[in-house]
Amino acid sequence: MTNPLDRVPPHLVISDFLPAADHVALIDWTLANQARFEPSGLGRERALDTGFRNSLSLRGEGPRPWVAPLTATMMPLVPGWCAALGIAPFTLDQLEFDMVAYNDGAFYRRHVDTGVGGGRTPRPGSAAFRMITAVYYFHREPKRFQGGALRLHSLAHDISYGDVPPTQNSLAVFPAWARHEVMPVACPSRDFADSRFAINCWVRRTPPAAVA
Ligand SMILES: O=C(O)CCC(=O)C(=O)O
Ligand SMILES: [Fe+2]
Repeated sequence: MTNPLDRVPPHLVISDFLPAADHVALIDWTLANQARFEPSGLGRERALDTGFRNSLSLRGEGPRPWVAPLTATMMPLVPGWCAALGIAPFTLDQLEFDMVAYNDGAFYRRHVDTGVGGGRTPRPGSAAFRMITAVYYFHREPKRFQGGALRLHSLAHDISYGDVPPTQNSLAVFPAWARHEVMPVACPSRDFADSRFAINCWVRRTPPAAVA
């Protein structure tokens, strides 16, 4: 397949991403913070459209003690990710995180992670400056959900796709412009603790100087 638009977007999968102790601590922390999860919503306004995105996200101003260690782990890896994904180097801004739980029937339809603003100049911190999406997968053992693959689609509609399973303690990395979706999850117990958990991490660039 020679047309770049027809190809599955470039992506990486890193197995056993966190040391076992950190991974277990993260699961424990997440289950202890169940009350802070709310319907995920879409975009800056977090508009609810449960026919498009149907999951729960960690919200509120409470502490997220995993942000600093994850940032420290990921930042040094970004240049290598750029090289592997064919992304030209850029000036790093902060990393942005979202913790998400997918329980029975949850999914996220096809989308890109770079907002497509309606002609307005994006504000610093906007999704428009997301370059790379990294998704960390974790769940309680034994695993009590099925499905939930990350499906990466070719830019050309319905030509090709590749599935990445949400494997325990793995990280999927892809360009934020790549179209992707989360396939439906089945979680018969409906217990929050049995959810497919993910931490989305977006690597943003600092806004480039305005083009005259
Ligand atoms: O959980 C995943 O595999 C991807 C989630 C996603 O696409 C998103 O939250 O933007
Ligand atoms: Fe996404």
